[in-house]
Amino acid sequence: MKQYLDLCQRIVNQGEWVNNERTGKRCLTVINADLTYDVSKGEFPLVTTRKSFWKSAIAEIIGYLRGYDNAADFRALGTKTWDANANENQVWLNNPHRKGEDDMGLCYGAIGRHFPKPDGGHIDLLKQIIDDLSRGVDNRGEILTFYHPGAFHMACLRPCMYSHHFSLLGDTLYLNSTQRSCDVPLGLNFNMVQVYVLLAIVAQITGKKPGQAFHKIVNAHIYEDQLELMRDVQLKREPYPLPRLKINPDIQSLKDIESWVTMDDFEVEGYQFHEPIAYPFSV
Ligand SMILES: Nc1nc(=O)c2c([nH]1)NC[C@@H]1CN(c3ccc(C(=O)N[C@@H](CCC(=O)O)C(=O)O)cc3)CN21
Ligand SMILES: O=c1ccn([C@H]2C[C@H](O)[C@@H](COP(=O)(O)O)O2)c(=O)[nH]1
Repeated sequence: MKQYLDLCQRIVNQGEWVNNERTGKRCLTVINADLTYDVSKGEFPLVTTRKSFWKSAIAEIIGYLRGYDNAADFRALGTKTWDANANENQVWLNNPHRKGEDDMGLCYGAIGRHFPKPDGGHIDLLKQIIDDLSRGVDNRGEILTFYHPGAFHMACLRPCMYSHHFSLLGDTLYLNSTQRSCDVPLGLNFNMVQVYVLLAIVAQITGKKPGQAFHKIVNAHIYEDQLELMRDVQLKREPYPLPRLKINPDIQSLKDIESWVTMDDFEVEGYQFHEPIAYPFSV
């Protein structure tokens, strides 16, 4: 939590204003931030200085692991966070590749679970990684990437957290996640939870011990219409102690994640938080 608040404060103190063409807004921006979550110690990085909708964040990452490409599937799992990008951005609505209501196109899991091969066919990157790690193999390239520049014109948004690299040291699993662009008030609140859950759940289904997750952010920003709430409300609050996350131990395979897992398989214990803050969202 301190890492999160320090980054918010750093943007407020040292950020530079950058015009963003896609959203038509200015963003107060810093370059490069490195956050670490110690999953071995159960340091669940949930924001406490406002109410965080953590089930929504977990639903997003589970949807990516399932290869979802449709906001309706995300809603059924428990999050509405893709509705606006799928249905309210005029550039995407005009895109001939959009397959109708709720379609997100080729992004995130739609790429990671079916990565197109130049010589034809697809690779299921996630399945390969899970198979390797389960056998105790780390080939130094266990990378789940959602990044495919050749598919950007067929997607509603380019992936923000675009790469998750798993590593084994003995029977301890590590994760390095990289994010190219980060909406710190809204997105990061979710992304921290997602990086933690990704390491915890992949360790659980591959029979490894979770170690640390390292989260690298390149462009970290606060949109101009979010700044006042961050500076004058959220940053004035005292954080509470971190809560703990419990994941149903019956989740034992990628098939389980794909078939029966719901948000009821995740529980947060001891979550104390301040009042919600409704930050503006930029589509
Ligand atoms: N501008 C922008 N910021 C993002 O963080 C973001 C995007 N776009 N587009 C793609 C996804 C969608 N994400 C989102 C979308 C909405 C919320 C949001 O509205 N959060 C509210 C309420 C969440 C709820 O009720 O479930 C929040 O207070 O956290 C968060 C992340 C993260 N990503
Ligand atoms: O997981 C996510 C997804 C998206 N974001 C934010 C970061 C940016 O503010 C926008 C994406 O806009 P681009 O113009 O494509 O950079 O969404 C996030 O923080 N986390």
